[in-house]
Amino acid sequence: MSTARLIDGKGFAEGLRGRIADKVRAFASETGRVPGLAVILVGDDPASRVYVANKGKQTVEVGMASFEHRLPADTAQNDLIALVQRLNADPAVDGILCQLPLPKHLDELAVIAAIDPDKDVDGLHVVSAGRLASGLPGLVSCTPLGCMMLIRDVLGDDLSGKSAVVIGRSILVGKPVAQLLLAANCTVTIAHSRTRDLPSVVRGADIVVAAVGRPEMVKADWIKPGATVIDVGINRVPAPEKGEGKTRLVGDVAFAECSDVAGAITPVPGGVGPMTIACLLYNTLIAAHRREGLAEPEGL
Ligand SMILES: Nc1nc2c(c(=O)[nH]1)N[C@@H](CN(C=O)c1ccc(C(=O)N[C@@H](CCC(=O)O)C(=O)O)cc1)CN2
Repeated sequence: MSTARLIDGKGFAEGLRGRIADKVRAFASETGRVPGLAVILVGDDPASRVYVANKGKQTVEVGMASFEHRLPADTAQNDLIALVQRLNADPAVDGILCQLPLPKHLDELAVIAAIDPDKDVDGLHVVSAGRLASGLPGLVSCTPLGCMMLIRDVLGDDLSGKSAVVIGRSILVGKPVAQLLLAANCTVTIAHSRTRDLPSVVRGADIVVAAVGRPEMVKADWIKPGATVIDVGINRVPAPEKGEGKTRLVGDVAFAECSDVAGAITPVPGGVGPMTIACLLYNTLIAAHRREGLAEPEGL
């Protein structure tokens, strides 16, 4: 029988978007404009198209301006960077992001490096990563920020002394979430494909963040009883029980069995995923306040 608390990321994200919408109204009455978010999509990756459409829809729902730029898959690097530079200079744009992954011929890091760090609402620029590692105010990437909000919702604000294991070392999730846990005074281990005896490393953790991209890799006997388990994985796997050719989403954590051991656990879907876009809107709101020289909104 499942004993873990189910962490409702979908519900949390809805509440956060509602609070952001209130702050957008206050921002508009103070400045006479609304925060603006520009999203660039290159090519036709079906999942990216859905994510970008959802970003545009939720941006408008909270009262912000959405600027969507859809470019063909064969867009040249120079043309993409020229667009980023135009958006950097556009006063109506507070946040810029380029949906990942980009087509193979494009250099993701070079494109991210072209974004003004103060508009880097994805938090992926080396300046954003450096600010985070140095404890300076900056913009933090969205999924890690969402993970921290969910962890704090379960365990409270004081995470001091907790042992945290992050599985995965990507610049999008693993590294920044480890930095955020460290900044919260956790004792952090970053595990990866070369980590020896991963199950026993994970077994020591009060907080587990799985961001490795391998379906249901984390098993129940890896989990310390009562641990908080945050599953960042979004893996589409065959689901013959739903019919021929059908698929379903699973995380990096074997959810059903780990729910019997964990204290709290995020589902997939409905856990961390929805927090990503809510935190993108949060970052855009913060970036807009900083650009206007306003105090950052509180109570979010
Ligand atoms: N530039 C970026 N690219 C990508 C990011 C990112 O943060 N910045 N993250 C992912 C994709 N992503 C947002 O861009 C994203 C992923 C998942 C979800 C989400 O709500 N997932 C749902 C399930 C959705 C489904 O049915 O497929 C869930 O987990 O409940 C939102 C946004 C890679 N690219």
